[in-house]
Amino acid sequence: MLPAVVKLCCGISYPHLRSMTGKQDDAQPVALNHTVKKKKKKKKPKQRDMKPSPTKDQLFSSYVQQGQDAMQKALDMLSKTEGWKTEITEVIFNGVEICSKVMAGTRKVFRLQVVLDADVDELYDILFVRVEEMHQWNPSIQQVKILQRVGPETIITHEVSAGTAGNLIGQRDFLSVRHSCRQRSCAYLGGAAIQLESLPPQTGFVRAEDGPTCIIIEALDEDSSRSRFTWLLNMDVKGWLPTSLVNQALPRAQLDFTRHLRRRLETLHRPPVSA
Ligand SMILES: CC(C)CCC[C@@H](C)[C@H]1CC[C@H]2[C@@H]3CC=C4C[C@@H](O)CC[C@]4(C)[C@H]3CC[C@]12C
Repeated sequence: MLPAVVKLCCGISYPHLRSMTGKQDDAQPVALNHTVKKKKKKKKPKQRDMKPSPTKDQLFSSYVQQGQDAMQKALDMLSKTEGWKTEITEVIFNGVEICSKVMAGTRKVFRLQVVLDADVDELYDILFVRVEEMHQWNPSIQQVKILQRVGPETIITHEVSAGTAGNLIGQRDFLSVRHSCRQRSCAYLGGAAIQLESLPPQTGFVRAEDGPTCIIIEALDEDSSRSRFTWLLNMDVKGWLPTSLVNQALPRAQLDFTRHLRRRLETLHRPPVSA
């Protein structure tokens, strides 16, 4: 059985994890200051005002729905070809291309495209199946934790970015629904921020929002051992930061991610050193 408060290495606690599974949690609220508030007598809600809490099945299908919707929204953004402006073309890193587009409102989204030396299966495995191992090869990430496996294609994750020197923005945490769709010669990884009563923003952490976002991994027609990787980064980093700084940091973060992913692939493909 899970303890009432699950503490993880990065210092974030998951006090009500069990409530996600529909079970009652018995975690005690923590007093944040020393003033003790008198409890107000709550009026008993009338029978007709009480909403039945969703069943586990209803909750799960709503997560799947949110994941699918996010993926669809992100794919729609990618499919509209007009209005994209080239941000970075890194020839040195074998043709990483980043474009940006200002969406309705003011938010800039970024689209990274690159060809990677890995087949769709391998990338799907690294990026979705083994998502919790991401911090092992990507120093920009402190932790990715699967809070709930909603089904084979949908997970609820909590991610914590690393507040490293290269990261101009500082540490953030994210709560997301991640949905994948695996097809014969391509895979889609969609995601969006969600809110859970069981894991509200924690003191000391700025909760950012990732999504609607999508990664598309497609096998190259001419060589299925290589894949075209397209990533729409659509992030609200929250906090009070100048837009110009955010818009510089985001494509950088994408570039860093790709660099680390390439290094990971190289390590995996390197033949074992014989004695
Ligand atoms: C700029 C600052 C705030 C953030 C820097 C780190 C960013 C780039 C990190 C933090 C969490 C990361 C995400 C964590 C989990 C997943 C799910 C996986 O299936 C695809 C990659 C994806 C979507 C990661 C993409 C990169 C990511 C968004």
